[in-house]
Amino acid sequence: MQLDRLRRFGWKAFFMQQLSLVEWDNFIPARICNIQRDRIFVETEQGKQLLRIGKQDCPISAWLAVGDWVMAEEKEDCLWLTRLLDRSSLLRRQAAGQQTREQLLAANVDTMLVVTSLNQDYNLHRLQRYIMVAHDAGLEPVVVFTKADLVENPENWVAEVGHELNLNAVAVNGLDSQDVSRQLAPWLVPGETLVLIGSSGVGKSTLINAILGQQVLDTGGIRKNDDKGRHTTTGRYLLHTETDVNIIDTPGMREVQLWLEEGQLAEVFDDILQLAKQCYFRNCQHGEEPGCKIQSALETGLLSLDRWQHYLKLQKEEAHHLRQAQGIAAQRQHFKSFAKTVRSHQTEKWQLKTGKVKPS
Ligand SMILES: Nc1nc2c(ncn2[C@@H]2O[C@H](COP(=O)(O)OP(=O)(O)OP(=O)(O)O)[C@@H](O)[C@H]2O)c(=O)[nH]1
Ligand SMILES: [Zn+2]
Repeated sequence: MQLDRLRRFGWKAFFMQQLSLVEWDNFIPARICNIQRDRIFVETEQGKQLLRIGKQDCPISAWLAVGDWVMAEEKEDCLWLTRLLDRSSLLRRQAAGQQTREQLLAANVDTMLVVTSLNQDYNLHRLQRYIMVAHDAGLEPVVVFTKADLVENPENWVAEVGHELNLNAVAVNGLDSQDVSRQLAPWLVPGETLVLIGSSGVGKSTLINAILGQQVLDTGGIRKNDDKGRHTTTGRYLLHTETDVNIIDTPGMREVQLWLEEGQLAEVFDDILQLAKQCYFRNCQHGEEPGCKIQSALETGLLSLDRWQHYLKLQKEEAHHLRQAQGIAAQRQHFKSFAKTVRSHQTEKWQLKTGKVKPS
């Protein structure tokens, strides 16, 4: 069997080594390139085909991702999934607040471009968190500064990231396709697969268009007509360039910042949340109020001032992004549910202490 086409789509020895001779003789390898609500498309040596998976009792996104390699059987003019191959990397999203809901975003990715713009978006702490996501997924992160044309000395930022985070970084003008190709050349390798993450508006779509060498994605929040077979950003796609680079673009990647911060703030600062729950007043602002456990922890050194300030900063950022991405209504809901958790905890404490039932 020839695999020239599939190699360009990312087929590697790592996948080949998982096959038995029987599998190799009877089934064909295929890479998932597009997942729609209930339809899966794959790239095979022959071209793009529909993949059937049989009836499943859980959502596709819970067990298959764009980028996955599968083995499939040709039966009755259709392709049927026979086996999912082990992944070399996997990006997943843990839906906040629910124990088991996990959404797979992208599989078998080689490089993650962490995109941040040089005019307003740059923030070292946030960058660090994106890099955590990359490492979690088993990916090599590369920091890409966009909008280099709008600042005086883009190389200063590149140097800072190199120095502070010990990572590869480049600064590009995303509107200049040649500049993008030149600067990203080390990672735009035929057969490799990339994903891009970064806040809304930093220029991810612009960058993808520049890499593809054509306007495939809508940019600047402007929806173009879809009549020329353009991808809209609602689908989950593996895009393939003329130079055989693969880019996975999914809406989940676009929300990555949100789920990252929602989940991680609570996780990373659990000690602070636990302290805050014990404050005497339920609406304690952790300032001058009597019975504030945060203040007393700061006094005794149980909580360092540095850590507290870092938390406040991230919390402010989180609120900012929530506001931006979800609108004020969703933000209110978020704080309401946090306040409710604290309140119910305090009510319980009060009831335990007084033996009375508090009117709600
Ligand atoms: N001057 C300049 N403008 C840029 C650059 N990159 C992107 N832009 C502009 O920034 C705006 C946002 O770019 P997008 O590519 O839509 O940003 P995005 O990250 O895809 O945003 P979402 O789709 O919301 O995630 C657009 O108006 C782009 O033209 C750049 O390098 N230089
Ligand atoms: Zn307090």
